[in-house]
Amino acid sequence: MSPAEIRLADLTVSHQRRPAVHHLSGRFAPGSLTAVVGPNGAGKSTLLRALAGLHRPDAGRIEGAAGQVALLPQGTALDRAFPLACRDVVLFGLWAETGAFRVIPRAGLDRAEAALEAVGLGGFARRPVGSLSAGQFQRLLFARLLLQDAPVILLDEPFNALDARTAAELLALVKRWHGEGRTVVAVLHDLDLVRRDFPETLLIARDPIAWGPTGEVLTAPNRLRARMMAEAWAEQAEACAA
Ligand SMILES: Nc1ncnc2c1ncn2[C@@H]1O[C@H](COP(=O)(O)OP(=O)(O)OP(=O)(O)O)[C@@H](O)[C@H]1O
Repeated sequence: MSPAEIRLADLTVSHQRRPAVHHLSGRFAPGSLTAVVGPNGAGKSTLLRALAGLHRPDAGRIEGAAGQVALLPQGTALDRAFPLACRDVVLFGLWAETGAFRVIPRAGLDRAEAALEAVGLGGFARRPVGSLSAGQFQRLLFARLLLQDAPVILLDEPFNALDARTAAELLALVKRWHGEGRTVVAVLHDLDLVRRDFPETLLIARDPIAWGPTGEVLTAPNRLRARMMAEAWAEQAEACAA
């Protein structure tokens, strides 16, 4: 896996002209494992969606991400009522390789089965996704990431609503990806987990607060600043003029 670097240059991303990510500059180093933390509404999901190319920046640049990225969206952002079998959802991970509406080669089907096995869903290939528990569904999305095999992996609250065993098993996968040299970025709220397992942290509250080694970022003054900025947000704030 050749390591991928993502660079952000004065990035601003807005919803309806209100900035959600504001003047963010820095880099996710090749092969780094970074937690993105901050209060609710701080712009964390917006940042990940922008990195994945799903949301256009208003200003500034994202460099190095195009064609390199696989995103695990927040569970709540997905419609599970869709009439699909688990294997079909995993096979979406091959889309970039096979193109849309192509016949999936036997090797692809085997990879999908292997990915389901790897996340503890062996035997689930034909199960409708609507019948899965929240934890099983999250495992399924991790299986799709395994198939995508991307140099950069973006995870939006990957361990939410999971029991301890499922969370530990999926965390082990995240560490494996890091060990393989992939660049991994995860939005997280559990700061104990971040301190224990994520060497780098980006703390944002729409504006960047701190970015670097986790111990230097998650200080009491930085966290207080993030909280105060969140409390001071004017929801009606207009477009960024700078
Ligand atoms: N589709 C949208 N339309 C309008 N505003 C949006 C949209 N999505 C997000 N926002 C706003 O952008 C800001 C940042 O939202 P975002 O979801 O990126 O925050 P977050 O840090 O991921 O929050 P949380 O921790 O609650 O998941 C919030 O004020 C939110 O209300």
